[in-house]
Amino acid sequence: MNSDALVQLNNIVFSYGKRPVLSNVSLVIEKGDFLGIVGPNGSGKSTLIKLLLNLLEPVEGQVSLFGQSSSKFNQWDRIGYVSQKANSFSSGFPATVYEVVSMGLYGKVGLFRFLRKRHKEMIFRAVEQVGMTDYLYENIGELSGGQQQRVFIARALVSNPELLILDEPTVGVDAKSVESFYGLLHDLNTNHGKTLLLISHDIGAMTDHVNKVACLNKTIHFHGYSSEFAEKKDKLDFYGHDVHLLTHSHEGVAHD
Ligand SMILES: Nc1ncnc2c1ncn2[C@@H]1O[C@H](COP(=O)(O)OP(=O)(O)OP(=O)(O)O)[C@@H](O)[C@H]1O
Repeated sequence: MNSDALVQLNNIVFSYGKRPVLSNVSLVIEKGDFLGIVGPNGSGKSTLIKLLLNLLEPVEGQVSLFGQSSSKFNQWDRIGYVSQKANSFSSGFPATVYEVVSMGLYGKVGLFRFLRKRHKEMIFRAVEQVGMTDYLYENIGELSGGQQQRVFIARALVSNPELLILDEPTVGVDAKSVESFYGLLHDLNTNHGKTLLLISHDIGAMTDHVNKVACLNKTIHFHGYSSEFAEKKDKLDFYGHDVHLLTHSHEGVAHD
């Protein structure tokens, strides 16, 4: 067991009925990592997250969270999760940023119970961490997609988790907001000590911003530092198809 591992997957096999989805997936997320998992549509990314959150059980293999088997793990406050469909509020949605972020505490304080001063401070801190303090009492539905995304991150951060999981967080967010969004994640990782796991089907943008990359297509085809990924990405197909050769030996000619 790796003592720095917040998450460890060992030889995971998973199928939906007879449909095999994941085979022999092993993956480690260490404290301080900013890991991106990339894979094409249908490659098993969401399934992997569900296994990690103990919403599904592997057919074979083990998932451990903070050194404990996921089936026994119950400290869910240590993990924050922002789902793919988080930012779909219509402009009429009647909740302020403060209220949406406070929802992240209901597991702790119980729905409709009074928020204590300590809880209010936790909400202010989370909103500040994502740079949305000026919008605290604005209606969530009136914010831009990028701003809404920040609010959902604050909701996931409010219980002060050590690991934050974000599923396709930049879908529907414009290019300028995507850049500042990665700036926010970098800040959370380096200045607030958050370990981050980012899921995306976009192999381009995300791999430039994370520290480590894992390529998933039913199994892991690459798992390493993003610098190593950048070096190799033109030579290898990380989704497990045929490797692109740089030289055609039968012609004796090298191609770039
Ligand atoms: N509940 C389910 N029952 C049966 N098959 C499923 C179920 N959920 C997903 N699948 C199948 O499992 C495979 C992996 O799906 P999954 O949602 O994990 O992929 P993904 O990488 O997250 O895809 P996307 O990028 O499109 O969201 C797909 O072939 C999908 O059709």
